[in-house]
Formats: sequence, structure tokens, C-alpha cells
Amino acid sequence: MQDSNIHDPKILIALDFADRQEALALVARLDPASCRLKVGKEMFTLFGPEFVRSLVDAGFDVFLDLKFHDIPNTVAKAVAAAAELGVWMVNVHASGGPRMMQAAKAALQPYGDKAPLLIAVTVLTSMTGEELHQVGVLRSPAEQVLTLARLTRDAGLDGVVCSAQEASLLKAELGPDFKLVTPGIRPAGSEAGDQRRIMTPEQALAAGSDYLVIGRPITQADDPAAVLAQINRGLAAAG
Ligand SMILES: O=C(O)c1cc(=O)[nH]c(=O)n1[C@@H]1O[C@H](COP(=O)(O)O)[C@@H](O)[C@H]1O
Repeated sequence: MQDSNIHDPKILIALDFADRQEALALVARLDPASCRLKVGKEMFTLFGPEFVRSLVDAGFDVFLDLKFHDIPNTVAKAVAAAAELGVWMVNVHASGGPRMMQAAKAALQPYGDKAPLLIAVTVLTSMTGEELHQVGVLRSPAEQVLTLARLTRDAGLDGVVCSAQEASLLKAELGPDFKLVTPGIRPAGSEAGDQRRIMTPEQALAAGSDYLVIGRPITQADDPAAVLAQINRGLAAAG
């Protein structure tokens, strides 16, 4: 059976490996038509822009997940540097505020159609309401996600990172075109680990997630390609 999402793969595999060869062995078994790849802080810090370029050159859409959060000028320059790498998506923290997000957006303007999608992290999927309180945010996770997502939309960005638990609320409030990228995806029976606001792939898709970020349930499996294929089949059947 062919995946129905073959032209727009929904799964973004989080390549969180300390060993480059281990990551490349996995990538060699993947098809850019079946998944996209996410490079985050661990692999970028270890292996740098060359590693990202090698994945882009291999034909993969790459989400560079460095969650930029700094003064507007610094974030704008960092986002432009990401565009130079040819990545498909890049992110900032929405809590950096509207001026920071607008500066990031403006920095991508010269890239036109070649600009990566620019999205903003709302409330990390590892956080609970109690932890938000501990850092001085007295709203519930859903209320805080919606507040930050509105700021993100108003700053002209393409979407947000949120948990799938907030996806239906955000789709209803912000419309179908505003992209929702949801980590914290756990197929039934898999370990939550440090994630807290989780959903299964099928639940996330039904709730309105556009892209599902999945790391350990795929990368730590005995047969990652088989697990990816199984999740893609589940999504095709559910969608
Ligand atoms: O921006 C992200 O990708 C991200 C945001 C968030 O709120 N939660 C979150 O888990 N992530 C990333 O998504 C990936 C999830 O990996 P697993 O928990 O192994 O599936 C990790 O690489 C995280 O850095």
C-alpha cells in the first residue's frame, strides 16, 4: 500500500544521536518521500552545518530545530543563516516576543519562495501546568499555547510547535492554514520518557496536527524503518 501522505510526509523524524554514523545508518534506510528529518541541538552542536547540508543534499526536507530565543537582531541573523543551509523549516521561541518574531520573518524575505517555513515554539511538550506555574506562568498550558500562537500568527509566521493536545483548539481559533507541528507523539504502548503532553499519531492527526515530530519511538526501535512504515500506514488509514 502506498502512503497517502507520500507527497507531503507528515512524520518528522527527530535525529537525536550522539553518534553520527548511527544517525547516517538510519538515514540510509529512509526515503525522503516517507518522512522528513529534524536536526536539533545535540547533533547540530556535535556535527554542525555540514551535517545539515549533507541531509539536504541527500534530498531530505530538514527541520532545523535550534529554537532560537535572543534579541531580535541576533535571531534574525541566525534564521537567515539557517536559510543559507537550505533547510525546509526553522524555529524560534514565541516567548521571545512579537518584535523578535517579526525580525526573524523579515530576515527571510530576501529568500522568497526558497525561504524555510518559520514556526515558533509555544509551550514545550515536556511541560505540565504545574511546571508552567513554577516559571511564573499562571495560565493553563492550553491557554498559554493559544496566547503565544496568536502572537505568532500576528507576527506573520507560518505556524507553531505545540502538543497535539492543543491542536484542535488552535485549528478552530487560528484556521486551517496555520501549521501545527506536534512533538510528544507516542504510539500506543511506547514509553513517554520526559514527554508529558502526549498523543498517539492517529489521535494527533485527527486533532489537526499538520506534522508529527517523532524521535525515540522510531530511532530507538530495533527496526526504525519498519516502525516508520507502520506509523505511516496507520496515518493513511486514519486520514
Ligand atoms: O521543537 C521541537 O521539535 C520540540 C518542541 C517541544 O515542545 N517538544 C519536543 O519534544 N521537541 C523536540 O521533539 C523531539 C521529540 O523527540 P522524542 O521525545 O524522542 O519523540 C526532540 O528532538 C525535542 O527536542
